[in-house]
Amino acid sequence: MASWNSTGIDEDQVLVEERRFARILTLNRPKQLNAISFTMVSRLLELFSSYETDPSVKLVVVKGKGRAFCAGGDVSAAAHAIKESEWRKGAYFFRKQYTLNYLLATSSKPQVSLLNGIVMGGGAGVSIHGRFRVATEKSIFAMPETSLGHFPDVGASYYLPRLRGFFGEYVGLTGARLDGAEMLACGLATHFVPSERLTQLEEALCRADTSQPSIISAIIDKFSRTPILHEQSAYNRLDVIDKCFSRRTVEDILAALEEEALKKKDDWIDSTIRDLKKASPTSLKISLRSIREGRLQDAGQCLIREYRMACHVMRGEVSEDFIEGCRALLLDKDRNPKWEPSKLELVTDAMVERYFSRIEDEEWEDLKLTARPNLPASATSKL
Ligand SMILES: CC(C)(COP(=O)(O)OP(=O)(O)OC[C@H]1O[C@@H](n2cnc3c(N)ncnc32)[C@H](O)[C@@H]1OP(=O)(O)O)[C@@H](O)C(=O)NCCC(=O)NCCSC(=O)/C=C/c1ccc(O)cc1
Repeated sequence: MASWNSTGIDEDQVLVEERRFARILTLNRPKQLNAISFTMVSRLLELFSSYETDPSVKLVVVKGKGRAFCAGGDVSAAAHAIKESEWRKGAYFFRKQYTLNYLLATSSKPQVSLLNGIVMGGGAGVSIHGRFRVATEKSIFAMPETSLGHFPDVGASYYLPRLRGFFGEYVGLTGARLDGAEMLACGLATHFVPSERLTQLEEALCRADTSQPSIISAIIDKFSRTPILHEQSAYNRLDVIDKCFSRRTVEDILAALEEEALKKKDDWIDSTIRDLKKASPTSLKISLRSIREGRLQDAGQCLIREYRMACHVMRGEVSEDFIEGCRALLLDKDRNPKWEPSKLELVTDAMVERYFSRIEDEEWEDLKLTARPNLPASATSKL
């Protein structure tokens, strides 16, 4: 298990290949599906910070070892820390992680992420903010936090509402899994490349002596294919998604879906309702508000808000659902979390409001992100 108070840098968790113009970073905890540890986040932050000011680095490729790109933040480490009442250590992890997300979202060096497998939670945070996201036939994307008593963070409240219509609300609230074709269709991926061509793509990228997004895009285009969106894809249900997930509250969203379900038998709607009913009611409510607020905020503002929310989640003073979610899904693995409050109607507006307020603790501070003025447009508008 990753240690929360480790300050040492274990270089093996991120492998670095130095090529003439490029750096290739490989997330290297394959047994844990490359779940992001404190060590990993610290190392990535150190590496990306140094690349930002190094003129010899033109682009950065990020990939994962084994069958996952990255299955999220190391939830088992989080669960153990919370159990020991060490929420501050969790908060410190979030500070580092969100600072990394911000650096990636505003980086002037193009990042090409090869998403050849599982991409969940924190894994999305280290890739979706980058300029190029390459999906393959093996990609599986999800933001599963509401089923864990958490909420889609790592800047998800910035990128989810920028997907077409209300698809982001659908993805963020239900934790729906998307394949590579769906990622490309909705814009989470910028390209789709068959996995067997990734090695050649990598070599071509390493020969590119440029940070010009248009040239890098053209290189990836040469290896790209147009994948087929399967008939049952959620992306073919945008009409229903927009109709239901545009509603003001989670209760209204569920009611709209249930109304649709009454009209005709529809397995997709039934499973969407089931997913929402399984999730933590508190998580659903704070997630919806977070995604809605993110529509009008930049990536930095989203991360600052998410930091407040994450600290509240870790402290558990409104609801202890995150501890319960970790217990049910990762520690005891009974997959039967007992949420408290147990129903949507028991989560009041005042309770939701608390997650968006400052933490009442003398030592606590809001996340501070260094303003990065004078960035080229290509560095700030990646979605
Ligand atoms: C669907 C998965 C991705 C694959 O399932 P599988 O193919 O049946 O594989 P396994 O579940 O057997 O996973 C292989 C190993 O990787 C481990 N693992 C697989 N994801 C993980 C993982 N995020 N962490 C820590 N071990 C893992 C998993 O526990 C297991 O370890 P072990 O039982 O020792 O063999 C499944 O592993 C899974 O649901 N993983 C969790 C996905 C997930 O919820 N991701 C996190 C989203 S939330 C997030 O990023 C926020 C994190 C957070 C961080 C800090 C905080 O303070 C607060 C929050």
